[in-house]
Amino acid sequence: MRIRNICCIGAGYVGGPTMAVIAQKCPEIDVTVVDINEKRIAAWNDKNVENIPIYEPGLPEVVQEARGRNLFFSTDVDAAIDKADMIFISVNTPTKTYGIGKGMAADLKYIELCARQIARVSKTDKIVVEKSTLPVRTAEALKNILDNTGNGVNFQILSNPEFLAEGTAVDDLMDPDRVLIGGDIDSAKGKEAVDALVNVYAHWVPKSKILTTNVWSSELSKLTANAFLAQRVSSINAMSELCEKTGADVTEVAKAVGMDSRIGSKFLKSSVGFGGSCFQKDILNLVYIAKSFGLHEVADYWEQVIIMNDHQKRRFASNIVSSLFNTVSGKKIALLGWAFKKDTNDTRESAAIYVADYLLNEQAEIVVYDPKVKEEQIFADLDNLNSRSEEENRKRVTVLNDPYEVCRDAHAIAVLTEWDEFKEMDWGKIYKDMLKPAFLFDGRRLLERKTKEEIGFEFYAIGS
Ligand SMILES: NC(=O)C1=CN([C@@H]2O[C@H](COP(=O)(O)OP(=O)(O)OC[C@H]3O[C@@H](n4cnc5c(N)ncnc54)[C@H](O)[C@@H]3O)[C@@H](O)[C@H]2O)C=CC1
Ligand SMILES: O=C(O)[C@H]1O[C@H](OP(=O)(O)OP(=O)(O)OC[C@H]2O[C@@H](n3ccc(=O)[nH]c3=O)[C@H](O)[C@@H]2O)[C@H](O)[C@@H](O)[C@@H]1O
Repeated sequence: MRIRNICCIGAGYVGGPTMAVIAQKCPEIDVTVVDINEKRIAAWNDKNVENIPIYEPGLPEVVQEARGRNLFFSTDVDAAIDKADMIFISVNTPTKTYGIGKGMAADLKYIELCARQIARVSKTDKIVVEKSTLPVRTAEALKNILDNTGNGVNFQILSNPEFLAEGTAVDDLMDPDRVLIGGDIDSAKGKEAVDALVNVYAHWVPKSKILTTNVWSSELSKLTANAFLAQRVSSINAMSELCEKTGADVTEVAKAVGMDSRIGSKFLKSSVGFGGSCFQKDILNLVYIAKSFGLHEVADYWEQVIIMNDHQKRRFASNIVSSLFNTVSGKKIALLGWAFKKDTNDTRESAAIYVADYLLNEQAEIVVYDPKVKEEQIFADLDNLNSRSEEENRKRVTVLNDPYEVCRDAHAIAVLTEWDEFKEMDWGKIYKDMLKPAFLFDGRRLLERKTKEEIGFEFYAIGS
């Protein structure tokens, strides 16, 4: 079966880049990305391709090539579903904030709404692809809704989790370590659906990297991959605290253990704590699933990854307070970076939010610079915590687009995102314009200690 029309529901960090690359690599397939968020769709359609809603290196070029040719962005969800042979569901699956499983389980209401809409609109057979990260066995619920509320057409459900990381999304999509496709490979129709999706990716991904499994393995592999990755960060962060007490240096330790080919060197960078929309949400979801099967030791094991991460963010912030003679009340603290990692404008669960909140609770005055995050986003992130009134946040936090202005007259600077430009700044000038003693807290192991100490900074880096 050849796919001619693809619809993707959800024009976010996954739907947008993934579909742009599919469209670029498969010029004979029409790809329509739909979303209920009109502002987001308008931004994807902005004449100036630099204004697309997601900042990802290399993405504007891909969008420029395919948009209007065979890549379309629209708010007409029904029309795109109707036309498609294959529908990707790429909507958000946040942690539930209410009811059973509050604070742990994935909220599947957006997924269910999509399923009901697909069932209502479809008049021809469709392949429905789970692109969102979902709890294991969600495909069963999807199938149930589609078959019981549909118009008698045949639905095949595939799981095709996405492994791209933000900031490197285009490279990850162009040259993935693997593409995972779960389907009902024991039935003829299931096999046909799997083959159809394999053929889409085979336009640019070698067949040897396209892995097919049963649906449940595919769904669970995605949660497992994120849990393992986050676990490595929490493991090295646990060591960072021990390094600070013992005179060991976490960068040296990471290098020494990472050279063991069984361990490997990636994802061993100590930091102020991992952020991003997925690690925490997916591990909490895993913990919830394990608990729901009565697997309490399994649940506790993975929950510790989150506990360690929360500890790391808190301990970084509390170290700022204790270093500044146990009070930051009324003191200006400059935060360099707000995004959860470099090369993205995404701030979801960014460690910076929690560090800022901690310092605001200690009555600090916060000034923030991030090269890609807008002021309104920073305030929205703080307001969402409900720690204080919106007026109070605006009174005590200032966002500027000049890093030197942000650091002027500050008592301390905290580096919270590893943007390359922070390495190149004129640290001598920054030091001169600060209050003394001038404290510099590196939450990313980005800056060189020796040169900063020579300038005169009281320098603290996580893990040494
Ligand atoms: N952000 C990332 O790097 C990765 C995310 N994922 C997973 O992919 C999924 C999507 O994540 P993001 O793209 O980051 O989310 P996002 O929040 O950026 O995008 C989701 C979009 O879906 C839209 N939407 C929700 N319900 C809709 C409906 N009924 N009809 C039409 N549009 C609807 C929203 O308006 C939003 O624009 C999540 O399950 C996430 O866990 C997986 C791998 C990487
Ligand atoms: O499911 C998802 O959403 C995605 O989650 C992560 O991707 P992402 O969150 O975009 O970015 P990462 O590079 O994994 O970084 C996550 C966080 O961990 C931190 N991190 C990462 C690596 C490291 O060594 N140290 C460290 O502190 C980063 O600074 C960042 O805050 C995974 O890497 C992707 O494979 C996955 O598809």
